[in-house]
Amino acid sequence: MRLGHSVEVVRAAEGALMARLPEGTLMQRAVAGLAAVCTQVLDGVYGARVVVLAGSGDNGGDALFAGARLARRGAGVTAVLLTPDRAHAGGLAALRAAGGRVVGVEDGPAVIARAALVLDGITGIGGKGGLRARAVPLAEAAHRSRAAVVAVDLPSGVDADTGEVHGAAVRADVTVTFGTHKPAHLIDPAAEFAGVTHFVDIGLGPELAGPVLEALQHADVAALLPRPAGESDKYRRGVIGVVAGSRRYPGAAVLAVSGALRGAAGGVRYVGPVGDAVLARHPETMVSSGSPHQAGRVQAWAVGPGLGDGADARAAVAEVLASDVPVLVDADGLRLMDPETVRGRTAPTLLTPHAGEAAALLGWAREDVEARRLTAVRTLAERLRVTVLLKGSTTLIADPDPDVPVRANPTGVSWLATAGSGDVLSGITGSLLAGSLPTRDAASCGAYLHGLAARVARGPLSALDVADAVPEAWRSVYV
Ligand SMILES: NC(=O)C1=CN([C@@H]2O[C@H](COP(=O)(O)OP(=O)(O)OC[C@H]3O[C@@H](n4cnc5c(N)ncnc54)[C@H](OP(=O)(O)O)[C@@H]3O)[C@@H](O)[C@H]2O)[C@@H](O)CC1
Ligand SMILES: [K+]
Repeated sequence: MRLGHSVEVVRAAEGALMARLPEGTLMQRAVAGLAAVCTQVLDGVYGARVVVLAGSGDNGGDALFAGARLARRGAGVTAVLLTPDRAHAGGLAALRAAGGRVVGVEDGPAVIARAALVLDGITGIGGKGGLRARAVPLAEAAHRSRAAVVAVDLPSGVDADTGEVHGAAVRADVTVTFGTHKPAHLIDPAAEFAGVTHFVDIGLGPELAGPVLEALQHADVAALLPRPAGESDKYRRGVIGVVAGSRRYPGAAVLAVSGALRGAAGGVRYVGPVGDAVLARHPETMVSSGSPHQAGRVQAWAVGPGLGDGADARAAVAEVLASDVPVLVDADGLRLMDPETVRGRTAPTLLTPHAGEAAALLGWAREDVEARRLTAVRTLAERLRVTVLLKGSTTLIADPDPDVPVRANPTGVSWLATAGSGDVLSGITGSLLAGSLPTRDAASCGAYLHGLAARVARGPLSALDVADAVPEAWRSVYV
């Protein structure tokens, strides 16, 4: 499991550990890891042009010490000091002793243009707000240049605790972070500015209090996914009921069922007006055209994709929400549902909006949801007292209990932004709910497998390709 901790928790852990260690130990551990990554990134250290952007805090100190190490190995290192009178004294002395030179901010863009590597040590976890005006031309020059940009701890300018980006920020190719991940490494838009993240262990682990964020890895998902036992029958494995599609949007029903068949459930019931289309593609589906309560026993419902706006659709959503089994609500279901009914449910409820749907439920603008994903998903989960899976460039899953860490899905790829992909996700996730996974686990495993399936299928893909690749994704997490 990859964990994300808040700045407050990191500071407390750092304080506890530093009290027992000689001064400077933690910084030197961080610097050793940072310099090692820079060496990997550079195509040969000797003679390479390296520029260190150093702010006034310890983040600048890390960058200056790493620059000194590279200078000792023959790199030509130039430090650009943002506040020359407040630069990290030890780091600056080390850099000078190693033969590094120092220039002011005005000369920054010119030296950056000739660099092979730019080390961004403007701000780390102590940064507030976006980049200050003096630093902006340096960030822009680094972005324009052909240099590899390595951010120290965080790309300067991003908000460590939320992954929000207010104003300008450094765009890094690689970010080297220390002690633990912060939310900014795992949540867009900041995660996109961070590029590839390397983690350097500085011994903080045992001192860290609870995380605010979790990102499951293969082993975590493998441990959560159910494996059918010898005596399993379809009801023990769980039957999922899918309420989706309409005469206007029959494809949504086919896609949701195709996902549901690849989840954990032992059987899939489809309830709605386009059973023929579903059967044509998936003859193993149990199909009925009446109302949900007439369909027979299910262990969970997935409701919403392609339902349209009709009175029957609204009634079906209400009926499903009145049941006492877990319910996943997606797409049109999110518009048709009564929020008060949702809030009052005692059985588990999972909502799976994309940013636009979440915005409508919150009364926010869509751009605000995209810019403030963590706050958006938490607010919605708390307001409606349900689990919420917010789809998008980083899919987040929030529990209604604000003390439970939010999950960030690490497997998403941009190819998933394809029509019908969300319908497949509803099917997979609903099927995991029917397979009796706890709501947050079903949501996280569903998003994980869905993202992995898109990676397995590779390249431009249709939503059905994603569904077809789920079994391979499922197999790959077990190895
Ligand atoms: N935690 C750990 O275990 C370890 C932490 N380590 C390292 O320490 C880093 C944290 O260092 P830190 O606390 O000194 O803060 P830091 O990020 O350097 O920034 C603060 C300075 O920036 C300034 N500033 C603020 N906002 C700004 C802006 N928008 N734009 C421009 N400037 C801005 C602000 O100036 P002021 O507001 O005072 O004018 C202040 O002086 C951490 O990220 C990691 O790299 C490792 O060495 C070892 C283990
Ligand atoms: K930085």
